[in-house]
Amino acid sequence: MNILDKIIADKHKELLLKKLVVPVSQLENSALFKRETISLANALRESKSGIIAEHKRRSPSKSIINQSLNIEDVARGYEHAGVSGISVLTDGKYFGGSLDDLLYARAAVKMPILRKEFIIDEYQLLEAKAHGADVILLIAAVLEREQIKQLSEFAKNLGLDVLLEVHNEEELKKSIMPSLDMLGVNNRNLKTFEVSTQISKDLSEKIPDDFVKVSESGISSVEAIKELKQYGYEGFLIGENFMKTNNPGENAKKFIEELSS
Ligand SMILES: O=C(O)c1ccccc1NCC(=O)[C@H](O)[C@H](O)COP(=O)(O)O
Repeated sequence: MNILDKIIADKHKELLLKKLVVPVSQLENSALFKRETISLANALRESKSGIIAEHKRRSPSKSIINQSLNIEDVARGYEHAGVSGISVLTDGKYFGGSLDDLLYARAAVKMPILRKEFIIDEYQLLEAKAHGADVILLIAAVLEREQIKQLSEFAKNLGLDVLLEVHNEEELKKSIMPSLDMLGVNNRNLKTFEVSTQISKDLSEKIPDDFVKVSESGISSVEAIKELKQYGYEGFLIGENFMKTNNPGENAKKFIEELSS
């Protein structure tokens, strides 16, 4: 079983328990559930940096990245740096994240927040809304077209933006539909962990112009972003490169200054 299959098998088990402990009515009655969301797609279209900076403690490919920071400080640092949005990993077992991380990040900043999770069920979209997210991620590698349609339409009805992630042409072809806002190309093959921005370049012209193009993972240089911009990318998801330092916000600030110089 590859890592992605393991993560999804665990999500199914986790969801069974969660649904018993926190009923849908509790999520729908939370104060944040009524909050008006902020569009990441709009922020990316308007923004100069286009950086979506991620809070990432550890990962299956890199093990521990940074476990010693306070998420509110990280989120505020990113906002101060001029990022266009913040990504918060909420998976506990593989990434060391939680829904509380989402709440703390929401309390700290006013900008769009992506719930970075392995979404397979509408319940997780209700959780995202109830914990202050503005955007959700759907991963084409683990969803059928019908599931992508059902989940993305459900998310749109909740006022959430949808970022659909692909890693090859087949996933892209099966996924294109009007209920998506952003199409993300993951430069990391989630089955082998190989990373190359070449896949973003190769798929760029196959992504219809109606979607904001996002290049995800393995980005560590300003030059890589300048190059990807030539291929029409407006969003750049960066985790490890910022999180491996003691001050991710300061690091993101220098990165963005260099990008705009
Ligand atoms: O990062 C991993 O090792 C990983 C493994 C399996 C599934 C997902 C994984 N990462 C999630 C992400 O998509 C990244 O955290 C995100 O794109 C940022 O990537 P990076 O800038 O390379 O930290």
